[in-house]
Amino acid sequence: MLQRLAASSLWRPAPAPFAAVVRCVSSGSVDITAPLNFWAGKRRTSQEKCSKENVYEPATGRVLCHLEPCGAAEVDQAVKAAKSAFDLWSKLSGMERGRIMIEAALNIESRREDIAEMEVVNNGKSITEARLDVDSARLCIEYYAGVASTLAGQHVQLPGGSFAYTRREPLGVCVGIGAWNYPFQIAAWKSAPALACGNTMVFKPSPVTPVTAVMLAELYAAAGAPEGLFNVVQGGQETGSLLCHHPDVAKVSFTGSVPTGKKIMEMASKGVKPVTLELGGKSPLLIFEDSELENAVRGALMANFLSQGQVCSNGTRVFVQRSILPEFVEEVVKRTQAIEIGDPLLEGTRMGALVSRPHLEKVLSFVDQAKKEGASVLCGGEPFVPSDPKLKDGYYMTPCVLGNCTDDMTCVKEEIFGPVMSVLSFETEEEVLQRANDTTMGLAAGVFTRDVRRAHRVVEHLKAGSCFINNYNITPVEVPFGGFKMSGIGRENGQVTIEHYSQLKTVFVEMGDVDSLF
Ligand SMILES: NC(=O)c1ccc[n+]([C@@H]2O[C@H](COP(=O)([O-])OP(=O)(O)OC[C@H]3O[C@@H](n4cnc5c(N)ncnc54)[C@H](O)[C@@H]3O)[C@@H](O)[C@H]2O)c1
Ligand SMILES: C[N+](C)(C)CCCC=O
Repeated sequence: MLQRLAASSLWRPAPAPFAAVVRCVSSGSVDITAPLNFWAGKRRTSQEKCSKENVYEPATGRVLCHLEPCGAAEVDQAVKAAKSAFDLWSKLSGMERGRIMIEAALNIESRREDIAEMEVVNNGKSITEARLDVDSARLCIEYYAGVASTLAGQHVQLPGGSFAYTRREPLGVCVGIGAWNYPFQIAAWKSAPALACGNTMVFKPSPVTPVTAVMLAELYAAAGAPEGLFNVVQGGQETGSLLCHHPDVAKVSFTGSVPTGKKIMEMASKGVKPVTLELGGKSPLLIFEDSELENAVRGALMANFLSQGQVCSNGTRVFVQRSILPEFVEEVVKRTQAIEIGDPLLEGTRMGALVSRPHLEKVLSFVDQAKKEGASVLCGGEPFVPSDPKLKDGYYMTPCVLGNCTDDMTCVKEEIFGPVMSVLSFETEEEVLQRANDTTMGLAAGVFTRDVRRAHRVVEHLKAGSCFINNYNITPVEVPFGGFKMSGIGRENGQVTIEHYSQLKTVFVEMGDVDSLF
């Protein structure tokens, strides 16, 4: 198969990964000078005359690198590269595509630490979490490498020996647009199913976290992918909008906020392009009095404080049955106060820096608003300055638990996207279900109970795309993930995602004569 690739003008020997990244990995000492765009097999500098934007290191507030947003000409070059690679890639068998994807997964495994460190430096999350994100990206590529060879149609018998069959065919050039909270993982979760189905991709990371998607591009290239298979263009909404409107783009897969998701859908509608939308949430976590308290407390922490609380699926509305509220709150507060905040590259750190200064300020203002509306701050919710002087300008805050919350408060209604847990109490199952579902979003939901009947009855009534029983925020890549209501359209991960990255062709085969009415 590699011989077939080599015979094509698309194939070139893979570039050495990360050649121009100069780093010495400790917070405050990394400078990224390599170009961050990548198309047709190489890193590219933007030729656009527009001003460069600063990209910051959240742990220190230092400038890490400069973003060069791509304009129309560059977006066009990236799409052309992807279109040209499509001619080759879509003709390979699933086994052949899968082999290259497995190689890419192995490359990720061997560069796990480098990628995780760059994710930390650009995003601010702890190294412990960043490693798990890299693992999830690798597993996703491995999973879809296996799925690639299973893509198949159906054979349908028709009268007189005639028959029909279906073929699952790729869509063409797919666009991926990512959020800043899981930069590398989002790029993998989008590209893996797209590539497995025979599509190619142009990916635009968030301008806040441009660093690691281009590493993924290099790792695919190093695995023997044809030039143009996975491309990265940098930029913000203008670049994203150019991608959505591009006539050679067949599909847009977006992860981000609800307001941007609506715009993406509107832009895609102009070209009648299918969309996958992974949007925001305000998910409920229901803790019944018969829960195993230790697990319920762990679940609530996992539902709120991963990635500094910047997780779409977070269960930020924690409904606790009144009879166990005091003991639950006492334990949650004690463990929240014990979370080690600080340098995200240190092994002991469990909470790093929020992604940007404006975002930190926004999250802190939600805490202020909650106080004004009558919530009580049970712990945290303050800016935090680590003792290490090099971290003094980083974007840290203490994780916060809000008590005395009511359903009408802003902190309970709006997505905060930071380490802020709102605790509410309830009396009955019927009441909590009504309150849990009283939101325009429906990404995730969780329930803790020892009663197996109640657990399944409750999830049947929860209006959310991903429901957890006695756990929270686990996302194995074999399992579909996505939202109900305004939290999105389509799914990522699992078998079903194949349907979102392919189209079905039906072929009718006549074995007799044409039975004409004319
Ligand atoms: N459901 C999920 O899987 C999931 C996962 C992660 C994050 N999110 C959501 O993402 C949000 C946080 O991320 P964010 O602040 O980066 O979101 P955002 O909507 O501001 O930006 C997301 C991406 O869209 C791009 N963009 C912005 N305007 C655009 C436009 N007009 N046209 C094309 N592209 C445009 C941005 O540059 C960025 O790459 C939260 O609401 C969170 O819940 C959802
Ligand atoms: C934190 N998880 C479980 C990896 C979910 C990531 C997807 C959303 O931000």
